[in-house]
Amino acid sequence: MMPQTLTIAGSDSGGGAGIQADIKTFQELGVYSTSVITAVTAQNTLGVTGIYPVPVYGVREQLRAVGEDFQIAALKTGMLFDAETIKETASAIRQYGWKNLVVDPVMIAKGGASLLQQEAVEALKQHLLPLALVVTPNLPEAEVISGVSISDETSRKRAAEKILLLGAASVVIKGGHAANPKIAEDYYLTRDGKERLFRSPRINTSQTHGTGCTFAAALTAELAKGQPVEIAICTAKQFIQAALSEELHIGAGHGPTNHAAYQAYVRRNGGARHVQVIQ
Ligand SMILES: Nc1ncnc2c1ncn2[C@@H]1O[C@H](COP(=O)(O)OP(=O)(O)O)[C@@H](O)[C@H]1O
Ligand SMILES: Cc1ncc(COP(=O)(O)O)c(N)n1
Repeated sequence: MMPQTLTIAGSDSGGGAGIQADIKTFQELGVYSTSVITAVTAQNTLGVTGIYPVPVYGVREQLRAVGEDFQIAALKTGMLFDAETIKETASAIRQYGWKNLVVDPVMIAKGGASLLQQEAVEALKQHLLPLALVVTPNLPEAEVISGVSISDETSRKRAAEKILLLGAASVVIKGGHAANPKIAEDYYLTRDGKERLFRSPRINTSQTHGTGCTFAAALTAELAKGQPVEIAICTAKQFIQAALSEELHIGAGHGPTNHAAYQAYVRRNGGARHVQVIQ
């Protein structure tokens, strides 16, 4: 049977991030996708112009509908917007015993709009991170969650350690926002001290809308298929590398990544490359 997944996130009317990026990625990687929408955004490649949160009872009812009928093999959270939604989400994850949780702690859209209320960061740390198999902050999000300012490898490791102290089993600090002009490097650390670096050539592109959502969705899809976390991260990195490499040039701003590029690359080349794993 096809593995079933769940994304709990916001809708992006522009189709490049949020729920839409997740479902496209799940489909490409051959898993069935259910979704719980936490907020509707009016958004395109130029920015976010409106946020309309779904009332908490609407989120609860969606979670119940999914929980009562589907066998969720892995799930991810994206834009959760407020503390109430975070608590409701955490409570459903415990109630239905959902495992293989990827928490993408979405805070700020690339255009600068806030997708998580400031007072909700505490709720994220207290209620959701302890349930996570993998948490996938970008550099600014890792700084907010850990309280550590990241300037080098040592401070990045310290930030990762602080995040793990909140209860997540492992963390990937994504390096898309780093200054390195040649390499995009993601740092992985587990609670039992295993470290890995996932490196790929940095692609010089402005078509980066939804990179974080797409990476976390690919990771979730591979976990749903039963892949070990490290292998799932490697595939997710290959997926986003392909999605950034073959630009779509849609919209006038930060365009969406190409969710179909990974499978096209695999079909052409018999496998994906371009990601170096350093132990
Ligand atoms: N220009 C780029 N070239 C190659 N990989 C990138 C680039 N920008 C981001 N990535 C990769 O995309 C994923 C998402 O990273 P990042 O952009 O930091 O997250 P977010 O979208 O949450 O801010 C990571 O695996 C990162 O290494
Ligand atoms: C609904 C929604 N969720 C998440 C993001 C973040 O996008 P990115 O992956 O580029 O950080 C977004 N812009 N909109």
